[in-house]
Amino acid sequence: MDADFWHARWTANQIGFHEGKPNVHLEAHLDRLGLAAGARLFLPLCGKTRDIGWLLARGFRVAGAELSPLAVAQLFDELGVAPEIVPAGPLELHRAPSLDIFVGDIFTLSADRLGAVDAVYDRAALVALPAPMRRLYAAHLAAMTARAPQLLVCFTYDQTLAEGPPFSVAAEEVRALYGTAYRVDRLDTGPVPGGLRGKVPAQEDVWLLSRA
Ligand SMILES: C[S@@+](CC[C@H](N)C(=O)[O-])C[C@H]1O[C@@H](n2cnc3c(N)ncnc32)[C@H](O)[C@@H]1O
Repeated sequence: MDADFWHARWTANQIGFHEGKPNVHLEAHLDRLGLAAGARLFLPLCGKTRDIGWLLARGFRVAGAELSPLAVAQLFDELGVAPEIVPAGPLELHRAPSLDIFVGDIFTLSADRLGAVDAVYDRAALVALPAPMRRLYAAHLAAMTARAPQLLVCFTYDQTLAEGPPFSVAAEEVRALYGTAYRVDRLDTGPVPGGLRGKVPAQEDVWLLSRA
């Protein structure tokens, strides 16, 4: 998936991945990250997820990375906040109190620019990328966040029945991508109600990655 693919999706408002409410797995498992009040979470490939508002309302600080300026404009609109926009190397930083969204390609975001984070929450980010990019992404994410603990939500399904994104990322792949840098524990697994895109049987797995 290249940048044009995602820009076209946002321009055409083809954003079936966007949930109109906070993610149920985030609500159920956030406490497993063991975060202190005011902790800073990083949401890679964040879109305009409602999870950001939900985390801010709970007193957390949030950083995100998102390719689409349209998505980020909608995010701030829906939060009812006007961002300050400043250059950040190859990216732009759109910021507001407790919120930093880096607009541009996550692969050009460095640890220095991101700043320290206490945890990562990946919903529909790893699974948005094709296999060769997933390897680069997982290594970049671990390095950029100094292996901060991570809550990761993945889909698994028969990849011959549908094309990604979202791609199927099975347990073996999660362990191969993250098993040397983290302790990897599956917290939850269950069927996607109605299947993927309402037709392909699929399962959702929730993973906790902790510093090994
Ligand atoms: C499947 S969506 C998930 C969005 C969000 N995590 C959610 O749960 O609604 C993937 C998002 O990643 C963004 N994206 C794709 N490639 C990216 C990249 N290289 N850097 C930053 N964002 C990217 C897309 O624009 C899209 O908004």
